[in-house]
Amino acid sequence: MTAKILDGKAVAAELREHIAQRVQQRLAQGLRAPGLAVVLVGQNPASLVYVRNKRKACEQLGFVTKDYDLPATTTQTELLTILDSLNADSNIDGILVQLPLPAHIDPNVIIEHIAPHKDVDGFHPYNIGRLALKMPLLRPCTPKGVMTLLAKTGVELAGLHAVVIGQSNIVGRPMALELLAARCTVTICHSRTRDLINQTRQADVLVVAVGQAELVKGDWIKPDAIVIDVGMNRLDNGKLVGDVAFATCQAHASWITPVPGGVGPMTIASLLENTLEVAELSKT
Ligand SMILES: NC(=O)C1=CN([C@@H]2O[C@H](COP(=O)(O)OP(=O)(O)OC[C@H]3O[C@@H](n4cnc5c(N)ncnc54)[C@H](OP(=O)(O)O)[C@@H]3O)[C@@H](O)[C@H]2O)C=CC1
Ligand SMILES: Nc1nc(=O)c2c([nH]1)NC[C@@H]1CN(c3ccc(C(=O)N[C@@H](CCC(=O)O)C(=O)O)cc3)C=[N+]21
Ligand SMILES: [Mg+2]
Repeated sequence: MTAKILDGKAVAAELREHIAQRVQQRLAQGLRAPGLAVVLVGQNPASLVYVRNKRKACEQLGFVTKDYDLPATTTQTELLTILDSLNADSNIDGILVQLPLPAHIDPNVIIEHIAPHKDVDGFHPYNIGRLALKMPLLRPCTPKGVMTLLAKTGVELAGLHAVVIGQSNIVGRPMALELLAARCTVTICHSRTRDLINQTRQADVLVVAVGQAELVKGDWIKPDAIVIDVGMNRLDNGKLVGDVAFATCQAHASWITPVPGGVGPMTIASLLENTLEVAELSKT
């Protein structure tokens, strides 16, 4: 068995094409382009890649973007003031504050200060709560992108055993909530999980979001499982690898996502989709 590739790059390109058409329809109707504000504080290298890819995609689709590149010394109060003005700006549909933030800024305070209806990351407790209650509004982009990829397999998810490794607020937890909403039986694993291999070997769907290069090996995989690799790890030689040892896992799985070109491009496509959805709710 050699797993088929779940080509996030291709699926994301399809999604972007569809979004671009909806933007053009808006413009033809005299409506404004969707507006996304991206706030970057300091110079986290992983964030720089993400911000660069986002800005490129926004330009390509005709979104209006407002970029803040703030120094690492920016205070929490200054950031809150910027959010006040973006919350009130009727040309801005979506607000994204890049994480991680410098240590002197409390990310929970910042996230809670974003108007929930502009929270296109889906990180505000209101949006996470809506997802937990099976009435999602703005859904976190990475898990949403993973669900779009899973739909592309054509495999019925209801009843499958899904195992998520990682319980972060931005990936693991909302991922588990999405899979539960799709009526999977869900197991969440983390750094204190005992006998991790015994868990992964029972996974029909395995989602790995840990941040450890090639942690998951071929013999961890249940035959014919769907394997989703969220991890992005930069090796010393400059190569980008996931949390899954791709070649050996591909030999056991039915579907697998590559890194790069898997989940990453889907995260960005989901962000654009969320921003467009907010714009489509407004009357201007
Ligand atoms: N492709 C994309 O769009 C995105 C990719 N990423 C990537 O995904 C990865 C995870 O990101 P994020 O969720 O923010 O990371 P965090 O560091 O916030 O969370 C990592 C999680 O993995 C768990 N963990 C760590 N080591 C192990 C281990 N050896 N065994 C089992 N569990 C372990 C931690 O457990 P505990 O809770 O016990 O500490 C924690 O729950 C990173 O590589 C990141 O770069 C992130 C966002 C988007
Ligand atoms: N508020 C906030 N929201 C986020 O969603 C968020 C964040 N902060 N901080 C950082 C992480 C990381 N993340 C990535 C998403 C896509 C790629 C991406 O485009 N990856 C491509 C290219 C990678 C490359 O070429 O280096 C790929 O995997 O193929 C990368 C990283 C979003 N995050
Ligand atoms: Mg990827």
